[in-house]
Amino acid sequence: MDARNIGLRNIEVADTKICSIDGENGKLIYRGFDILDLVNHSTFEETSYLLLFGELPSPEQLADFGRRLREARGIPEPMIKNMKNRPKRAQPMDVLQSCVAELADYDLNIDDFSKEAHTRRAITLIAKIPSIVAAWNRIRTGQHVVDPMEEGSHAANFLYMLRGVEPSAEEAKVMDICFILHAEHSFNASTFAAREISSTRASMYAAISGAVGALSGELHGGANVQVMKMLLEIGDPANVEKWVAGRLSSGGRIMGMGHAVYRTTDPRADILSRLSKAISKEKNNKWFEITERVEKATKKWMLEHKGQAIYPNVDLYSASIYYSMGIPMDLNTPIFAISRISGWASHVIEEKFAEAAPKPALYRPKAVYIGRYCGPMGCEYVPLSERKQQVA
Ligand SMILES: CC(=O)SCCNC(=O)CCNC(=O)[C@H](O)C(C)(C)COP(=O)(O)OP(=O)(O)OC[C@H]1O[C@@H](n2cnc3c(N)ncnc32)[C@H](O)[C@@H]1OP(=O)(O)O
Ligand SMILES: O=C([O-])CC(=O)C(=O)O
Repeated sequence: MDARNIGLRNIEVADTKICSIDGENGKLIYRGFDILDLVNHSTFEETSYLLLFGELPSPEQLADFGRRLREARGIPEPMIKNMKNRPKRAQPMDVLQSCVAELADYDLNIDDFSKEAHTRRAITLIAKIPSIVAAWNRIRTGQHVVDPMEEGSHAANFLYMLRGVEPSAEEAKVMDICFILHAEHSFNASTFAAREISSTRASMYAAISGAVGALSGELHGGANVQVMKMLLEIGDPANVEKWVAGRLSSGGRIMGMGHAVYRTTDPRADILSRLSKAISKEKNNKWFEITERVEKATKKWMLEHKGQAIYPNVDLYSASIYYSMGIPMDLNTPIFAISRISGWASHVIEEKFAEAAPKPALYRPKAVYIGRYCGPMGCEYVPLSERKQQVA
């Protein structure tokens, strides 16, 4: 096949009104609004509304949306019981993936295929995913599950359910910004997975649990865990250049660097870098300095050895922010999911209810069949008893 299309690069598969990315100039737009404006003026709740409904809400609409989210925060008791029966070593993303699928059991009417029912499911998932992530962390560490706050923002509630104490307004704000930044990114691998699953007419829960699985991989959302592992392994700012050169010259990748679409710095990484710098200063730690040196050393090495720099993506600076907030490293990717559910759900609804032609169809790409042993066609079937072991 044409190498330019490997990994579906450069292939247009659908129209979308949800998000636009300018990879050359580092611009990210949700429903027509620049991510920078949303970070400066909006909240995660308002951004989620925008993604789901296509417009900024009025004060009444936002208040109603916030109320619906708060009311849906609780996790069904049997789900908590099931979580308690899991081995403590279960990975948070695996627990989240199965809990999302399990939420289908509690849907008011799973046979309701209307847009309203899908919007209700989207709100349920946005509200409950943070509760599931927090509950699992508490269960695996032998602590009691904390009931959701009746009031309080989405970000504050997550931190409260995770720690059992209310966060400061500053910490809740940092989390809120991280949520806004991670909420949507067009046809990334996990969103594509959600849309592909939806295209079969599978349920929203099936689509979102598939998306959680796709996000967990280290080339996608899972990179933010690997970034923190890298920072810990490097350990000291003075070790960065040698570590990076060693990793790259042995053919390894630097996690949090490079992107399938951006050919410059990811605009989210710019904002996260400033947040990471501020939080490192406040906590008097080295994680921002190490991260920044990783960015510079990787750019330099790539330029010198490959003739082309690579740039930081959203996962590079988020790792040190969460670590500095005392959040366990393996929750980095679940936190990404807590936010990205807004984008995923919006895409599932667009996939199922797009009004304009061309309407989405069942995804079914074409593969190039290449024969392995005997050429593409005409193989003779040899009975098992007469077969010799194939030499690979
Ligand atoms: C939320 C997100 O999903 S953001 C991405 C999170 N993932 C990561 O941070 C993992 C590290 N990064 C990567 O693996 C890659 O940059 C990807 C998978 C994200 C994008 O990969 P691609 O689309 O292949 O990037 P691109 O086409 O720009 O790669 C060009 C070259 O740079 C190399 N390259 C890209 N990223 C990196 C990296 N992080 N470290 C080392 N080399 C890299 C590729 O191997 C390729 O080299 P080659 O031509 O010698 O084979
Ligand atoms: O768009 C991508 O390929 C990955 C990404 O940055 C995201 O999902 O936020």
